[in-house]
Amino acid sequence: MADAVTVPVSLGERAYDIHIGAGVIDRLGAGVRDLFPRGRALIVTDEHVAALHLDRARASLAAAGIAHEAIVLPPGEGSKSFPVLERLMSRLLDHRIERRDAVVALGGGVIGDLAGFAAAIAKRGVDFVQVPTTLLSQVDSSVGGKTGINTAHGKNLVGAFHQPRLVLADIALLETLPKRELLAGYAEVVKYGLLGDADFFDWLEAHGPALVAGDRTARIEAVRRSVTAKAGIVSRDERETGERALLNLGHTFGHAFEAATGFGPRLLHGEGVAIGMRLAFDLSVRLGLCPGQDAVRARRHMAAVGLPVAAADIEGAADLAAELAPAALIEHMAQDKKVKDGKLTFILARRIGDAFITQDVPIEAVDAVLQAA
Ligand SMILES: NC(=O)c1ccc[n+]([C@@H]2O[C@H](COP(=O)([O-])OP(=O)(O)OC[C@H]3O[C@@H](n4cnc5c(N)ncnc54)[C@H](O)[C@@H]3O)[C@@H](O)[C@H]2O)c1
Ligand SMILES: O=C(O)C(=O)C[C@@H](O)[C@H](O)[C@H](O)COP(=O)(O)O
Ligand SMILES: [Zn+2]
Repeated sequence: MADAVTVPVSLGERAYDIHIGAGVIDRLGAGVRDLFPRGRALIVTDEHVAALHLDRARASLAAAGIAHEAIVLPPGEGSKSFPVLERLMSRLLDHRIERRDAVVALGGGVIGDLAGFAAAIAKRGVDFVQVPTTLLSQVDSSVGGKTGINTAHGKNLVGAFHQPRLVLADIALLETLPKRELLAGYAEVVKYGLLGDADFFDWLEAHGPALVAGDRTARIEAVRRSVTAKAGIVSRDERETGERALLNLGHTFGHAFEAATGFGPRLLHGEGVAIGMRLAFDLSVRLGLCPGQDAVRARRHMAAVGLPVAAADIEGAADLAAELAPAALIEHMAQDKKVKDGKLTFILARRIGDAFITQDVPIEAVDAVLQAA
């Protein structure tokens, strides 16, 4: 495991480490033994991940003498819902979860967000460990403590901040991930370059194709740089009272597209974020805040790796004309958690690598970029 690296998240008494590398899943047992002396873990995972990687997680726990059970849920965004949360809570209580047990979220962002939220509310709070198995969850969702579910009103509207005790990002697990899912995660990697690190964006233009093709060194580097950026922001603004909203670049638009397409397989979260980042740059250009060439460059790189960048790229877009109409999308945005005094908040850019937060965006301009998309 020569290439493994560790990134600390500085959060005082709730500080934790992110281990990144091929094979770090084998540290699960020792990690749980060190952090949870009671020696019991409840693994939450989905059917796809269980078939591929659950045995490896169990073996590590068993080798460390950790008693454990596994709860296997349906895959997909639909599981971030009240019915599946209720099912998961029942299973955790059936297993007589105790406060000193470890919940282990083994899966992508859906499992991490759902299991993290279940851990936050079970018996008023049980600690948990993230073992992210998608690129998206390794670079983003496993770090920072945002947990929750979607509701009929919109994306991530019920949840809690609940930090994990440990994150094990095993990049070898990405080798079983479908290409479309990998690309969706790559959108969140691009986000870190666009929002605050122009050098990283340059690096992605040079190394992104190799990363997508499977280069392990490039994957470790991309996960390391992404979570280092996220850890810095989260340690300064854990509860999103300011700077953390930068991590929402592309999400005001993206979440509206996800809601409009029913939180289903037509549009993955990362795909919505890619379209949303393209629109955030278009909006910045329209408002005279950002040079047009930066918007072109951002869009070109995402399209070049195979990400959707326009509403028309969404599967079955032609049948969704009413749902994807600008007025319908703007209506979804009204539920965004960044709304303040009834006003939408946007993350815009002065250039690649320099994003900022603003409420000063005329709705006509938002409508215009959506019409043009
Ligand atoms: N909490 C946060 O800070 C945060 C950040 C970004 C995104 N998110 C959330 O994350 C979710 C998206 O996460 P995601 O993109 O990981 O999706 P996901 O969890 O649905 O996983 C994608 C698919 O890949 C499968 N899978 C997972 N790992 C695999 C592997 N190693 N091999 C083969 N298949 C595998 C899953 O079963 C699923 O079908 C969204 O709900 C989004 O809102 C949260
Ligand atoms: O960690 C954060 O903060 C983020 O905004 C990361 C986003 O990529 C992620 O999709 C997050 O779940 C969005 O949060 P929300 O508060 O807009 O629901
Ligand atoms: Zn996101």
